[in-house]
Amino acid sequence: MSIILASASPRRKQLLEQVGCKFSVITSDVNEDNQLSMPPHQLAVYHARAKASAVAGLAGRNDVVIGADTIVVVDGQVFGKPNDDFTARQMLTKLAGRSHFVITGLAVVGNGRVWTDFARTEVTIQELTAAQIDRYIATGEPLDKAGAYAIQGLGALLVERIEGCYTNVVGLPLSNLARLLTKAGIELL
Ligand SMILES: Cc1cn([C@H]2C[C@H](O)[C@@H](COP(=O)(O)OP(=O)(O)OP(=O)(O)O)O2)c(=O)[nH]c1=O
Repeated sequence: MSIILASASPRRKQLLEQVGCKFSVITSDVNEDNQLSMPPHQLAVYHARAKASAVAGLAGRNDVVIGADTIVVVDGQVFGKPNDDFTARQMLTKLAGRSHFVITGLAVVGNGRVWTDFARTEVTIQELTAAQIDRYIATGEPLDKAGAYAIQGLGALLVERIEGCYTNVVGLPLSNLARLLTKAGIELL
């Protein structure tokens, strides 16, 4: 039985390596549609499940596949990855000086079964000037990150406080994942 991470995210790969997990990576080409009308946590789980299932279709029957999807939720609005600097500016302007939720949906597929879960962390971003937002965008860091910031990078300068799981914000809530993997017969600890 081998573990496959169905993700192109270098952050997810790093987090899974951090806990000593041996795995390979196969990326899916699932398109995320954050406009689908369902509650945000269901949306994240839906996309996580789609990513894991797509890769499970290519994997061996004994393999266990992990999929994840991270979104930012503010005032009921869902932010995925910004497509361009303009959208990144809109997102960061909305997030500045207040708190929002980061939700990661998780899916583990193995032996023809699927286990899902999600984690939710409240993140407070400090007040930001337009110039600070522009300088942050100019670093290029926001573009491939949900909500246009990376808590593990320069974006740490923006974050005032968090309540909840840190690794969830980075893209893979490790304690939730460990619980799902246990159900699939894999112990990380
Ligand atoms: C909020 C936040 C998000 N992110 C990242 C994690 C995810 O890589 C990304 C959200 O996009 P996702 O669509 O969840 O993932 P992805 O497209 O990077 O990879 P894949 O679909 O192949 O699994 O945002 C951070 O790295 N730091 C942060 O602080």
